[in-house]
Amino acid sequence: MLPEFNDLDQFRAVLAGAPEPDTAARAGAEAHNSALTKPPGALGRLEELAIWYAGWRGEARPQIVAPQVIVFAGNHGVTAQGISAFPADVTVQMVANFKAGGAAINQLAQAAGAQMDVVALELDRPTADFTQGPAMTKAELVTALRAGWAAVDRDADLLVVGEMGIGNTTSAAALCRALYGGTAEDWTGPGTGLDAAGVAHKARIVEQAVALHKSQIHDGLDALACLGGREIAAMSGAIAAARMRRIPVLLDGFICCAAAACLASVNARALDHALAGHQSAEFAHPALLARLGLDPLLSLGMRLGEGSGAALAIPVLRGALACHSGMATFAEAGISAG
Ligand SMILES: Cc1cc2ncn([C@H]3O[C@H](COP(=O)(O)O)[C@@H](O)[C@H]3O)c2cc1C
Ligand SMILES: O=C(O)c1cccnc1
Repeated sequence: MLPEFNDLDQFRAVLAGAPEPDTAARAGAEAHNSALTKPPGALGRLEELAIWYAGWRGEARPQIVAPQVIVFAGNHGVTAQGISAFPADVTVQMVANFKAGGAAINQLAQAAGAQMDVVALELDRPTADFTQGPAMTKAELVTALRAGWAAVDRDADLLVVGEMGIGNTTSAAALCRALYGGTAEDWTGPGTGLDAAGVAHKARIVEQAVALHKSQIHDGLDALACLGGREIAAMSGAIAAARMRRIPVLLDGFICCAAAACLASVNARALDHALAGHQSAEFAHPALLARLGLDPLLSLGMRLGEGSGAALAIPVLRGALACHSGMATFAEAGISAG
């Protein structure tokens, strides 16, 4: 059973009590890895990935058989400020596309053998324009966190969270600016394809919003209420629920990592069960990954979101576990160890 939370302080307490990996399973996986029929270290980072995954699953030789991709969708009042190359209507239209199987993430989830769920969050009720006031009330934020929390399949053995929400790279940039400082320009990029003048305008909006809310923001959850979005908060809730169930997580691009950063600001160890699936081409994603201390598995110039980059990384992790758990040891194969 997952613990419950009804307000932000209870959610903070849940994060503070996040479970740790199973040290015995991890030690068993390390020992098993060193007995496999290959030169030591020859599988490079795959070896470290398999041991990390085994620790979280509490099993020395696990396989990945039930990955889950969840795409959360939300609408953003800040689109009134002209900060996206696309109109806000695209969010609901893309949700229909996800449900019909026509989006990139449908194909990538299927190619990775993952279950895909779509959770649309009150699309007819955009968050408030955060240049004018907080994006969400505390109660609205709790509702969105809980939607993400409840969406994680208890039987999943790997989780990817993705998003759809026109305007959400502005929200993600504002979250980063609020959490990490610097200038708005440091965190603002073209998103769906703004030109240089559009990015400059977007950065001014980010700066204005952060200045408005700064005095109210003491951690990532305050930042989420003031500057976030429902789909971003739901990603935070899902990443946290996965931790409670010891389900490893592959993070996607800039927006997903901004959701993760909000958790890390409450508990620095809150993302120990998460890896960066990829590095997005969105301008500030490398800087955000550096702040989170994450080294992405892939870097393919993607800047889509939807969980697409992380879904592509599922087969990498699955390959690591297939080798780790399926290979013969030197003793089993009768091969001379070095
Ligand atoms: C057709 C279409 C499909 C998408 N799938 C993801 N995004 C991505 O773009 C949006 C963020 O960019 P911005 O902040 O510039 O609006 C998010 O919805 C994100 O998931 C899409 C965007 C479009 C137009
Ligand atoms: O980094 C991402 O995931 C991203 C970048 C641009 C637009 N949508 C998503």
